[in-house]
Amino acid sequence: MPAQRDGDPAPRADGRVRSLRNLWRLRRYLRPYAPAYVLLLLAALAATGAGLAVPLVVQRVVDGPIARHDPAGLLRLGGLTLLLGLVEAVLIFIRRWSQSSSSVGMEATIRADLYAHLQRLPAGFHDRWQSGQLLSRAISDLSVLRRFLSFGLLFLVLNVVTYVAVVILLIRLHGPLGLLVAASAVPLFLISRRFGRHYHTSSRRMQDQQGDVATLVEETAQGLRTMKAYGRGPELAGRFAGRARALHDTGVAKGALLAGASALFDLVPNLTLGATLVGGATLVARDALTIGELVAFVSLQLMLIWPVQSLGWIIANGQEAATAADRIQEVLDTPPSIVDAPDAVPLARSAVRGRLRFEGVSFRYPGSAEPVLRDIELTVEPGETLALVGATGCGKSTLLSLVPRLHDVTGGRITLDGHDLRGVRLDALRRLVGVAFEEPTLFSMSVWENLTLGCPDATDNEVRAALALAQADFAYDLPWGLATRVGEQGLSLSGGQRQRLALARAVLGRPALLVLDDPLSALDVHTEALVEAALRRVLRDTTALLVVHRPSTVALADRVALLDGGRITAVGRHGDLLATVPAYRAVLAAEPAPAPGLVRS
Ligand SMILES: Nc1ncnc2c1ncn2[C@@H]1O[C@H](COP(=O)(O)OP(=O)(O)OP(=O)(O)O)[C@@H](O)[C@H]1O
Repeated sequence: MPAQRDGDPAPRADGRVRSLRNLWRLRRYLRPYAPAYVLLLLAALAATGAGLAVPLVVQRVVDGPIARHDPAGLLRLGGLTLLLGLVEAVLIFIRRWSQSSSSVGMEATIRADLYAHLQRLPAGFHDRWQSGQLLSRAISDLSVLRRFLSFGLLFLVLNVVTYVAVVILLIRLHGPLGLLVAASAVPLFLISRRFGRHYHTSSRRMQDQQGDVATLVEETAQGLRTMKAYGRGPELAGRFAGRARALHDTGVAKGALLAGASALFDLVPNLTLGATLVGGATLVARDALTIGELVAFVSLQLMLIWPVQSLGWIIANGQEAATAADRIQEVLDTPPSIVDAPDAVPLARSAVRGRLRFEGVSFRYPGSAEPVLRDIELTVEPGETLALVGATGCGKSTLLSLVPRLHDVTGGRITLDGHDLRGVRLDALRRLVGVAFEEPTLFSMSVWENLTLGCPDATDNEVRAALALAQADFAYDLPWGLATRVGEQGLSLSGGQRQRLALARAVLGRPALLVLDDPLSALDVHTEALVEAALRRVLRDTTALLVVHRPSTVALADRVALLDGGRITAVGRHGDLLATVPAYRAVLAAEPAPAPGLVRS
C-alpha cells in the first residue's frame, strides 16, 4: 500500500469481485503443477468414493448377513470394508504428499516473480510504498495463498463433490428424505454469502494492518539508535501498541465472524439430521424403509457434517486468499516505468568518451505540484569533474539520480556523447555509471560482494586498487578479510568506513561516468586529504559529477555549478565564483545569503 494510504483502507463495493478476479488471474502459476493437481484431485475423489462406499456396505451387512445370521457373508463384507479403509488411507497419503510439494513450489515461483518485479520498479515506486507493506505481501500474503492452494481450494472442490454425491445417494435411498437434506443447501448458501461479504472486508483490513505493524517494526529496528538517543522509546511503544491493538481488534472481530458462521454451519446439518432421524424412524415403523437403509442414510448424512462444518473455514481461507491475491497484484500490476526503449542501444565502455549534457532538463517528483529542477543547461566535458553546490534541499541529489536513470527527466533530455540516456540500454548505462550516494548503503553480504555489486567479474587487483584509492584497506584487517559479512546495512562499520567502501564500489571497474554525492563528508581531515589525492588521479580521465558541501572537496572539481531554486544560476571555476558570486560564497562560506537579483545567471 502506498504510504499515503496508511491506516485502514475503505474496501470498495466492487472490492470482492476484483479480489476474486485477481485470485483467478494467478491460475497461470497453477499450470506447471496441473498434472500434480489432477493426480491429487483424482486421489482425493477416489478416497472420498471409498469413504462413501463404506455406509453402503454397512447397509448390506445389516440387511444381509446380520439379518440372515450368515457369518461367511459377514466376513466377506467385513473384509471389503477393511479394504476400502486401506485404499482410502493410501489415497489420502498420495493426495497430501503431492499437495504440499505443488503449493510450496507455486508459492516460491510467485515470490520470485514479485521480488524480480520489485527490482524492476523505479525508485519513485519505492519512495511511495512503505517497506513493511511490501514485506507483508512477500511473506504473509503468499503464505495465505499457499494455504488456500494446498487446502482451501482442494477442499472446496472436494466438499462440493461430496455434498452433491451424498445428496444423490440419499435421494436414491429415499426420495423425500433425500430432498429434505438437499433443501438444507438453501440456508447454507445464504449464510455463506453473507459471511463471505463481511469476512472479505475484515480480512483486507487485517492484512493491511499487518503491513503497518511490519513497517513500524522495521523502522524501529533501523532507527533504534536515534530513538534511544532521543528517549522516544515510550512514545514509539505507544504508537506500536496502538497499531498492534487495531490489528488485535480486527483479528478478534474476524474471529467472531468466523465463530458465528461456524455455529450456523454446525447447526444446519444437525437440525437436518434430527429431522431425517425422526422421519426415518417413522418410515421404518411403517415398513416404508428398512433398518439397514436408515443406518446407511444416517451414516451417509453424517458424512456431510464435516464438509458443511468446514465451509466457514474454507470461505474464510478463500476470502483471505482473494485479498492476498489483490494485494500481490497491486504490486505486480504496477508497470515498471523506467525500462529499455525498443530501439535502445548497448553503449560499450570503450566507445564512450564521456560528454554529459543536460539539455533543458526539468524534473518533478510524482505527486508533487512544483518541479524540483527547471531548465537545467549544463555540460560536463569528457574527463572533466564538475561539482554541484547549492543550499540544502535545492535538488542536487535529485539531479545526480537522473544520470543512472533512477528517475527519468520530466522535461528536456540528458545525453551521453549525444545519445539520449533513455535510448541507451539500462544495463549498459548502469555499467557505465559508477554511483556513491550520500547514505552509503551496504548489504548484508561479504565486503567482496558489496564491492563487486556493479562489477561482478572484478579481479583481486582491481578490488585492491579500488580499496587503496578509497583509503579502505582496513577491509583486509576485518576478521575474515574481504569475506567478512558486514551487518545489515553495514552497521557494524563506522560511517566513514562505510563511505570509503561505497566509494571503492563506485570507482571499481573504472566507470565512464562517476556520480558521487558528497563522497568525503564522513571522513576526518587526514583521511579526506588522502582520498582526495587518490581520487584526483581517477578523476583525471573520468567524467564526474560531484555533489559537494565543503570547500575542501570543491578543490577536486575543474568547474563548479551553483544550483539555486532548481536552476543552475552560475557555472565557473571555484576561485572565480567565490570572487564574483555572493550566493556561491554564502553557500560555501556560510556568509548570509544575498538578496535575490544579485545572483549571476
Ligand atoms: N522521493 C521524493 N519525493 C518527493 N520529493 C522529494 C523526494 N526526494 C526529495 N524530494 C524533494 O526534492 C527536493 C530536493 O531534494 P534533494 O535531496 O535533491 O536535495 P539536495 O540538494 O540533495 O539536499 P541535501 O543537500 O540536503 O542533500 C527537496 O525539497 C525534497 O523534499
